[in-house]
Amino acid sequence: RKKNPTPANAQKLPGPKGLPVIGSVHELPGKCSWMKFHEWGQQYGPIYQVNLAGSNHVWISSDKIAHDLLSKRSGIYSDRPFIPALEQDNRTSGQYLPLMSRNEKWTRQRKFAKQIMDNSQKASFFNYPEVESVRLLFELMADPSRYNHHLESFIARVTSRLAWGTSAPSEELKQRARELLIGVSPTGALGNKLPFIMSLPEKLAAAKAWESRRSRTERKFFETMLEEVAQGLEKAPTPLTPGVSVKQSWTSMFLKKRGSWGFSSDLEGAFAVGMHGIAGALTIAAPMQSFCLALCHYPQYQPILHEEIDRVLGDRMPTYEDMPDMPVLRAFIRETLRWRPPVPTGIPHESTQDDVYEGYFIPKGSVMHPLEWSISRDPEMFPEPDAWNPLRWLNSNFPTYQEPLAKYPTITSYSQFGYGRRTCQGMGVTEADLFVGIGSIAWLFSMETVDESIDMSTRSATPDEIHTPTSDDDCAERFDLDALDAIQRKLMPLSNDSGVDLAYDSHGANSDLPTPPMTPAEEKTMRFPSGLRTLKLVKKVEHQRTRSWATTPPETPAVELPSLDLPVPSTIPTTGSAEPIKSADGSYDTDPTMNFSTLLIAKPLPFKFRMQIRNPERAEVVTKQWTELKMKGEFEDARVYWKGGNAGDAQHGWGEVFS
Ligand code: HEM
Repeated sequence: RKKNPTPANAQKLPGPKGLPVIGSVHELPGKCSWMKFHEWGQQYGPIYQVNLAGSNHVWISSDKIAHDLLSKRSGIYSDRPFIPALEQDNRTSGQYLPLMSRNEKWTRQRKFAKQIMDNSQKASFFNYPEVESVRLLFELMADPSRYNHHLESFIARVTSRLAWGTSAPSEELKQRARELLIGVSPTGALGNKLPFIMSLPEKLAAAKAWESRRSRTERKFFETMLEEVAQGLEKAPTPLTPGVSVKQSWTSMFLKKRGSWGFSSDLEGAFAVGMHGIAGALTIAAPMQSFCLALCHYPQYQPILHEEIDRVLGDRMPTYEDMPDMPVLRAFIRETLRWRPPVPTGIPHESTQDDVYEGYFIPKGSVMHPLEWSISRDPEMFPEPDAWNPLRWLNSNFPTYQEPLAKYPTITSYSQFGYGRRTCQGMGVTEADLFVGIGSIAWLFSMETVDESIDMSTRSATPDEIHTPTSDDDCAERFDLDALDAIQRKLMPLSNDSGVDLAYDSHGANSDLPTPPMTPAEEKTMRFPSGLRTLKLVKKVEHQRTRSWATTPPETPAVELPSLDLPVPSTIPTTGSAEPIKSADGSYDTDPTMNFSTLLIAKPLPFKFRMQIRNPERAEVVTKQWTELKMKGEFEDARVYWKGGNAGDAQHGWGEVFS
């Protein structure tokens, strides 16, 4: 304040007064801190400032103001704040593009990022989302109770393939992302709350030692991955080299034009790729998890999505190329991102010059936060902002409606991905992953709350009635799919001399019913294109018996389905306008849709719900495709990179994490 006295022609921004030294730190809740910033926004207006332990933080709850400052005046609002808990200075180290100052390294890495993103997008992300969505559906069928884990694995596997051409590092990548997230979150590493500990010797500061090991492990991992791809490329200089296959990846793109990116070393390239891996590893899983919440709590919209899926896709799974034909699916995705923003606080910019906006003074060095939670809830743009209503993107009566529906709704350029020169580089990948991933889930499954007496869409349930999750294992109620366990059991390999024979029973549903005998005519043998391996598909004839899995979607309130001519008619009911439930202590724990983790990414915690297979033939399609891809070696298991297991040794390995 002394350095930046308010000029005579301007006034101070409004905001909470706070205490000497610590400012308003003590007023922030441990969880859902963005709700406090949202509340302050309602009290002080769409732009206000807060002193947090001596730093001036400016919070913006309006898209227009965020654009005015962060985009139109990007010359002075495009820096990043210093993060004390990291070993290397985030602004200059060249390790993490999203956290760098606007310097030479940032410029060249951003240029590199644009090229690798554009090139992979042109190649439809090498169909990695499509291949991995088969594995995702198979895993969801086999073990639905770990749905949160499977969704994260799907994203981490696609991202690993994009980064290095293999899904083997997916578990390591998730861990790298978790650890970095702790390192950068204001509510994460201790060094961010008490910066002075980072200047103590490691022996005296466990948090510093943790960070030092994290940083070493990350570097070693990125170096290892770069080396492996480089070795693969030496052996197989072209994708068609006989006997060797190197899958396309961002790393192979880097290596093929190694000298032309202007990087100071290969390590800079390894970080430029690895950082994109980390940026994609967990962020995209969050909206997939929120999508499950939304479908369960707003069941009236589910038939609309299923109608589009069945009409456009029929018995095949979605691909990236289906995007223009599926505005309803895109609307569900867009609305999910709006309703539960994965990065609710936004990623802060820092100002490099004093400025005056609308008569208010913004001192140099202010940390500028576009508060996504509030921006996505602007009632002018989003009537009934707390309701999850995908039709706001499809119904011409809503202010968010845009033509043509072949293109809109889209998540590209959405405020969720930031502003000005620092906008997110991963919008294209995010859109592809969400479209294929969420589309595949809705193609195969319907979802509903476990207890139908609870109608969350009106938010009328009392805290006691709401299922509070405790862990991944305790989460989703086993849906009526013990059948799929049976399928998995029957997928046990039966070896013979010619290769691997796999048998599965398409009638695994009712294992309690006697299995009818098979005639030879009922057995079909399928040969893989390679001709090397034989899949013996044991297909039994249809029998008059009831399956325990659902062949029809669960009952939902009557809705008028959209005609083939979109926009969707406005007669479809919309409900659920109430605010998230807040408990007496000020937390939001009683509302499962607000049960997020505490770090920078708002990841919904597991909750109980029921998934049902909509059509058993589709389950068979998935099982067959999974089997084929598995036998082609597409589904690599996650690999351990450290001596003695993930825990590793004193030098490298997984650090302790919390979420
Ligand atoms: C749901 C998914 C995602 C969300 C919500 C998201 C959100 C964001 C936000 C808010 C920013 C900061 C923008 C700003 O400062 O104005 C950002 C930056 C960035 N994101 Fe994403 N992101 C997502 C996925 C991804 C993915 C998949 C990648 C890469 C594969 C990625 C790469 C980046 C990079 C490199 C930046 C830094 C840009 C810069 O500082 O110059 N993001 N993202």
